[in-house]
Amino acid sequence: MKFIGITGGVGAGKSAILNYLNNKPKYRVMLADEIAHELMKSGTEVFKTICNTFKNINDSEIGNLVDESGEFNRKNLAKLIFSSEENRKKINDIVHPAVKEYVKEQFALEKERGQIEVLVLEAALLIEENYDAICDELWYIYTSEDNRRKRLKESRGYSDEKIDNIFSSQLPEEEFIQKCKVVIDNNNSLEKTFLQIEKVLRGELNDECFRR
Ligand SMILES: CC(C)(COP(=O)(O)OP(=O)(O)OC[C@H]1O[C@@H](n2cnc3c(N)ncnc32)[C@H](O)[C@@H]1O)[C@@H](O)C(=O)NCCC(=O)NCCS
Ligand SMILES: Nc1ncnc2c1ncn2[C@@H]1O[C@H](COP(=O)(O)OP(=O)(O)OP(=O)(O)O)[C@@H](O)[C@H]1O
Repeated sequence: MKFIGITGGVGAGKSAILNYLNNKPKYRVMLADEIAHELMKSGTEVFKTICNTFKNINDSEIGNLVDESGEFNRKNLAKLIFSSEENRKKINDIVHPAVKEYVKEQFALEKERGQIEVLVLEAALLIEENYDAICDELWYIYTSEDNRRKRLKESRGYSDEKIDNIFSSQLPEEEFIQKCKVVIDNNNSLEKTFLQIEKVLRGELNDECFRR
């Protein structure tokens, strides 16, 4: 079983690409963000530790971290995570060891079952969390900042301020390119991107999709 880790900046088109891979027989796609959200649900250890860590937060700009339903308020959590490196680090240090443990468990399970040929993990923090130690290959989905900004404004209505905050919370393009063996260019049509992916899966890396 091959284990591929996929990463890229916000709005790079990772979801579309993971959907494509998920439709392939004997592929399983795991999303670190989805796993994180499961582990952050009300009442879990991770939930309690985050609430405890930020119980004294008194910032009228952020608002309540937990809403009436008892779950984290996504909008306010986003403000907390993207507006301060210190807070982001505190949350990541609580959430991501738990995410990694779950991923490792699933990896071991799939290996033992032997029914999957390719296991894929998508994670924004793939490099920061050293997933290179367990993945066979890291892929970077490359889309320029200008294209990502345009797509995020059109599809999600994000403001320039929100986009700037998220961009500055993520690694620079050069570091992604340096750390990932495969670079998939998603600046053009998705059809072109899927063709690159097929080439990569056949082992035909070339200049179009491999920039090192
Ligand atoms: C911060 C939250 C509330 C923002 O939600 P929102 O809907 O506004 O944005 P979205 O989920 O699309 O995230 C925007 C971008 O930021 C990235 N991102 C999310 N969390 C983090 C983080 N802790 N550090 C760096 N980048 C992050 C996402 O991958 C995406 O590229 C949400 O992403 C969240 O709950 N994050 C914590 C869980 C987590 O760490 N997920 C990333 C797993 S690798
Ligand atoms: N090649 C493409 N051409 C045009 N639009 C695209 C292309 N790829 C993705 N998009 C669009 O760009 C937007 C952002 O893509 P997507 O949500 O897949 O990004 P993401 O990398 O998963 O973002 P996040 O980091 O927030 O998880 C979506 O509206 C998607 O439909």
